[in-house]
Amino acid sequence: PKVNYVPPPPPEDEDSIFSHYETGINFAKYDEILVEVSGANPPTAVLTFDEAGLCDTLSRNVSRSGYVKPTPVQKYGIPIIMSGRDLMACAQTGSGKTAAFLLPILQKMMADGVAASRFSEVQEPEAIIVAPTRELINQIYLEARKFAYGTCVRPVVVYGGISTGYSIREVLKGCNVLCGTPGRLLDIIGRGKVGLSKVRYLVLDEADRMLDMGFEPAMRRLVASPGMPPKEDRQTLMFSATYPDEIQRLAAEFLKTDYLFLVVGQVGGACTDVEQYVEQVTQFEKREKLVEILQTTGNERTMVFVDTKRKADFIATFLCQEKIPTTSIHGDREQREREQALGDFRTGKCPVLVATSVAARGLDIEHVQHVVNFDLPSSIDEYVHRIGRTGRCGNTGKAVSFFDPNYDTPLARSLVKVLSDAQQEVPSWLEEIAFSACGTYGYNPRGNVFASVDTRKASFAKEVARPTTINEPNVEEDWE
Ligand SMILES: Nc1ncnc2c1ncn2[C@@H]1O[C@H](COP(=O)(O)OP(=O)(O)OP(=O)(O)O)[C@@H](O)[C@H]1O
Repeated sequence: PKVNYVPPPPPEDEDSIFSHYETGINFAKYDEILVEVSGANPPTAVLTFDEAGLCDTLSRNVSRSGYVKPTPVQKYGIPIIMSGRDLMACAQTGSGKTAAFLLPILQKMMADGVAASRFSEVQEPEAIIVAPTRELINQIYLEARKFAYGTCVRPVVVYGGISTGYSIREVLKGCNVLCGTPGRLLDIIGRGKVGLSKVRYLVLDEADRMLDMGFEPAMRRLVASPGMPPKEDRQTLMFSATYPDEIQRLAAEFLKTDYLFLVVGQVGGACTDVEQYVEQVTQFEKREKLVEILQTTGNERTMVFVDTKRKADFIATFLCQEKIPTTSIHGDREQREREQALGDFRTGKCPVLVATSVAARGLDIEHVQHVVNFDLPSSIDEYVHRIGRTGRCGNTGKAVSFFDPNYDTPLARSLVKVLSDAQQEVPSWLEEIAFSACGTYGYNPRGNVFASVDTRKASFAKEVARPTTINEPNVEEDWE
């Protein structure tokens, strides 16, 4: 059906634009994270934002955002992008990737003397940013708007689930940085509203997720769209939390051959700021256990992950009946409802959000202290992303997962590995299950790969050729 939803405009006052949350006690510990850059002649990392060479307006916006010190992905990523190199980056959840690519792109656009974009029937943006989910791209857009505040650069966001006419009108008002989900972006380009010949920067965020969600053809169509400059004439940046073979192939195709490969922390590893607990709970005990947990967490924000859309609604209703204010987000809810749900969760009106994986990646919500995996996901990467909704930006968090041996045994080995790599206690019963499940589906050999897995290093050629667990797209979800 035709979608008429027009989202409310984001607040325009400076306090809202620059509202941010505090970095946590472990922010300083980011400096201890192992960082590796591979590829020829990488530029030197910066230690401070002052060294990053940002113009006054951008520097002011950075400080107004509460950023005092760059995170590792920013220390390395900013000079790489400033120097014009293509980049493939893998960094742990919540470590500040968004600013790592937005700041240097905005700085370069300003240095290139980008002209203020005005109303025109065809817009020609200088930068295109693609992310897999509506909520994530909106978040990136808000960050872009914040950093570009007071400059002539105009970011615009387009995504599925809202009125196409509205998206087009917003684009036509003027657009330097176009942020979008793949389908809506291609739609608007296909209608001739966006010309690509001025594109200098192309960012593919959460590239692994885009593959999982079946967006590979869309990404290919985008880079091959009429007018899109060839890779030699644009700067392409890819971000991915994991680095399976398919992403390496895409990186080889979309990026210049001398691209730099940046790894921050362990690829696919969980953030050590999240305390992880796994409890053995059967299907029938789960609801009772959940209520028990939520009664102890009080008003603290908690995300509860379940495996189906129906279950998300069911559990949310059940919790409301138990007098625990709860909302839900999943692919069957209308965009209006999804935005309302996130709003209610953000403000604390509903401190519990029941979600399917649609909310797992990239969402950056302040004060999420707990994640409960009511149902464990089938892939370990999904697990790492889900628990990464807490423990962000040096804050600590807690994740509790209900493990039902009848369903979750295939995940046991990779779960043990993720727990021990993040120095978490591994329950002995889980170790036993993992041990006896040896060799079954779900053991993720990629879990052994640490940091430097650059395909271009000959010594790693064999490593890369090993089979990896590919996440099945969740066919139940309608993403775009
Ligand atoms: N240098 C910094 N100082 C203080 N806060 C920062 C800094 N860099 C980023 N942040 C804040 O940290 C939070 C997480 O950043 P961001 O969303 O970019 O993480 P991410 O790496 O994209 O995470 P994910 O992989 O989960 O999407 C944001 O609220 C962001 O504003």
